[in-house]
Amino acid sequence: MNAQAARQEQAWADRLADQAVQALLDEVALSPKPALVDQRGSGAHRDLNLGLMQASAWSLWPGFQAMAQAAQAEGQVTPGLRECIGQLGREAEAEMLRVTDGVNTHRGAIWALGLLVTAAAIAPDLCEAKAVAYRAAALARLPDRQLPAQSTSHGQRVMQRYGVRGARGEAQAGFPSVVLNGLPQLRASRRAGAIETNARLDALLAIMATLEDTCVLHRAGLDGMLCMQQGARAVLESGGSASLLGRQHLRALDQTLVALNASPGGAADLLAATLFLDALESDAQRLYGRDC
Ligand SMILES: CC(C)(COP(=O)(O)OP(=O)(O)OC[C@H]1O[C@@H](n2cnc3c(N)ncnc32)[C@H](O[C@H]2O[C@H](COP(=O)(O)OP(=O)(O)OP(=O)(O)O)[C@@H](O)[C@H]2O)[C@@H]1O)[C@@H](O)C(=O)NCCC(=O)NCCS
Ligand SMILES: Nc1ncnc2[nH]cnc12
Repeated sequence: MNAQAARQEQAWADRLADQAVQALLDEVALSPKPALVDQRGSGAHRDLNLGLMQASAWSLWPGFQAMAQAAQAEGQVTPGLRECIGQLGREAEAEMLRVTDGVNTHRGAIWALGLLVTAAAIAPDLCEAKAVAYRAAALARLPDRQLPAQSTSHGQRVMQRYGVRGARGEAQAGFPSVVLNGLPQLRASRRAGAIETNARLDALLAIMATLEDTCVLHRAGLDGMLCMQQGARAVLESGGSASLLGRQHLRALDQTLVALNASPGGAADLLAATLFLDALESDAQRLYGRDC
């Protein structure tokens, strides 16, 4: 590889890490989100706040950059790459826990964005959202033989109990909540004239309307999850977060979910994934001058 191509690769890896961190910062700053940490406060959480979430997001930059570089070195989806980013993902999690003093801020986000950053780095000229999600799914389906024996996670416990597919299944299926719900809603709300804040809130609600969020199931059971899904649907069906009636429904949903301790942390991660893929497509249009 010549020096200019090497510089371009380096810049692309840095850019992907920038975009992943930016998506996390944009997600947490977005307000008012139901029962989640935002600029108003901690939602249903006692151990999370805006500053902690931001510090956590910044701490993940080197991990995302390293995943992008590993993908560039490998150049395709392989078992070796899967195991390499598994190790980098675990190191990123350890760094997150160091920075937050042991609080789980972004476990699901490291997983989702880690896979998407890796998938985007493999083929910078093929970064239409569906293509990136497809490559990420192929990676997520590969076994990780280096995975250390771990104690059972909250996600695994509720997956067994309720028969849902959780964060792993969402990725292995190609992020349907992002590609079929979050992104189309983000763009439909923009086209309908919503300001960016409302378009992003609507995208979050579209994800919440169908997601089997293991975070909510763990904290508030099946009733909590159904409440989240129905409440999110009610906001969208009454005109979305930009309408007066939609805002009333959103306020009610926030109060209900906080009372149930039902924080949709998985949906928040998938909103960040939606914002990442949206920015990636815009970047590619600018760099390669074509529609993705
Ligand atoms: C595949 C892993 C994500 C592990 O998954 P698993 O389900 O086994 O483990 P969990 O610890 O439960 O983490 C899953 C997190 O994913 C988010 N999530 C939930 N539902 C979905 C869904 N349907 N689709 C996508 N994503 C989903 C969610 O993350 C958010 O919630 C976290 C905060 O939760 P909270 O309840 O406040 O905190 P807890 O500490 O869990 O509970 P309390 O003690 O406070 O009550 C926050 O992290 C958000 O991000 C779920 O929590 C993956 O971690 C893995 O296997 N990694 C290995 C490394 C690897 O291979 N990496 C590859 C490339 S990076
Ligand atoms: N804004 C947020 N609030 C609570 N948990 C989250 N996990 C990811 N983003 C979150």
